Amino acid sequence: MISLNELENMALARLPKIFADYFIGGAGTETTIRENLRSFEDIRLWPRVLRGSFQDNFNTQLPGGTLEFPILAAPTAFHKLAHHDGELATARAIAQSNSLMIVSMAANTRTEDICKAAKEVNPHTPVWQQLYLQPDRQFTLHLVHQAEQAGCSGLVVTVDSPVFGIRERDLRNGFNDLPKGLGCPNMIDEHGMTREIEFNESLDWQDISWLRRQTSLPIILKGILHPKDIVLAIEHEVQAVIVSNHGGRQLDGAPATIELLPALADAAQNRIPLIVDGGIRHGTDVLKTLALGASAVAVGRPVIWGLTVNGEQGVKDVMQTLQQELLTATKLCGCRTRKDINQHLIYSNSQTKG
Ligand SMILES: Cc1cc2nc3c(=O)[nH]c(=O)nc-3n(C[C@H](O)[C@H](O)[C@H](O)COP(=O)(O)O)c2cc1C
Ligand SMILES: CCCCC(=O)C(=O)O
Repeated sequence: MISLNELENMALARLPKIFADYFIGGAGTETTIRENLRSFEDIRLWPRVLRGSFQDNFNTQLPGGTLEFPILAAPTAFHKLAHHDGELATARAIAQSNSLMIVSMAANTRTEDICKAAKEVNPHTPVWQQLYLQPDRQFTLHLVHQAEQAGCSGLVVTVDSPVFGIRERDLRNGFNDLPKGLGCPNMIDEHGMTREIEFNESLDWQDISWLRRQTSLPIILKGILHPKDIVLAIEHEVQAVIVSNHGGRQLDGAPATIELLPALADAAQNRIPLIVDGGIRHGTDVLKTLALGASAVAVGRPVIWGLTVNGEQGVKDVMQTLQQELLTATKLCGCRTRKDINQHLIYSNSQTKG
């Protein structure tokens, strides 16, 4: 595999159109998807030379775990649509990459089994559970306990989805059911009844305070885009935030996450780690994101492409490619330590001196 973009083309050629469209698509006219990609292309890295070798490493401390590189797997639904090994293959690959997998609430595999597969490969690999807080608090609590018992070390609460985004491709294709035999086995309640995922438009910050009282696991809010919401997240004692527009799948017209990052980092003042997702496709994208103040990045679709093309090995290739590209970009920029990865790496044409 040469690049993640090449892999995307291979995966799209292989998948039935209805699934390809679900994975690659977004809301509305997909403006935000294009923005996520274009904004990275619009940022320039400004290298220094003759500074000796990079003598540092990329070990990254996040709530509930340490990663070898600041690149983790964003939660994505329905991995068995991509490959029959589904989430188990993803989990093994992410564990071997010394990375972190966020399990989607809409996984086709039980979180308990995903954690077991990951920890068999690498006992230290952290796994986080993604949740949409359900209108039924008893059931939400059941999901939290399920994640705790499975061995998850973080709860990722997705807050950008009071309602489901309008995905025109899925409407056109009539994609509203999983194929026979596939389901969401985490969505079984304490009475053994299968539940549907509900989107809850009445959620507010008090629900986060409620959740905070129910668990000692770190809480990570996913889908924050406004500096004022960063401040509120910190006030509500969350341990990290994922800056995300849901890969352009929820509010079409939302800005690219990388464009918002400087203002968000300014609001956070290093009090909590910021993880950024949306359009990360190259090591240079990771480096730009770190330089602009993120602690780590998450990747969504590329993991699906790796899984589609080559199962566990394909996901490993995706992670390894990004990790190696990040190292290459870092060295080409003349960075000696991680401290050298800061806003001075970013060139803007209004600058005349570094
Ligand atoms: C097919 C697909 C399924 C997703 N499922 C979820 C999900 O279940 N929960 C969630 O919080 N985000 C979900 N997301 C959003 C991702 O976590 C992430 O924010 C986004 O994919 C990042 O953008 P990227 O795909 O450009 O890397 C999904 C994204 C995709 C592409
Ligand atoms: C009901 C599954 C939701 C998955 C999701 O968040 C997405 O497709 O973006």
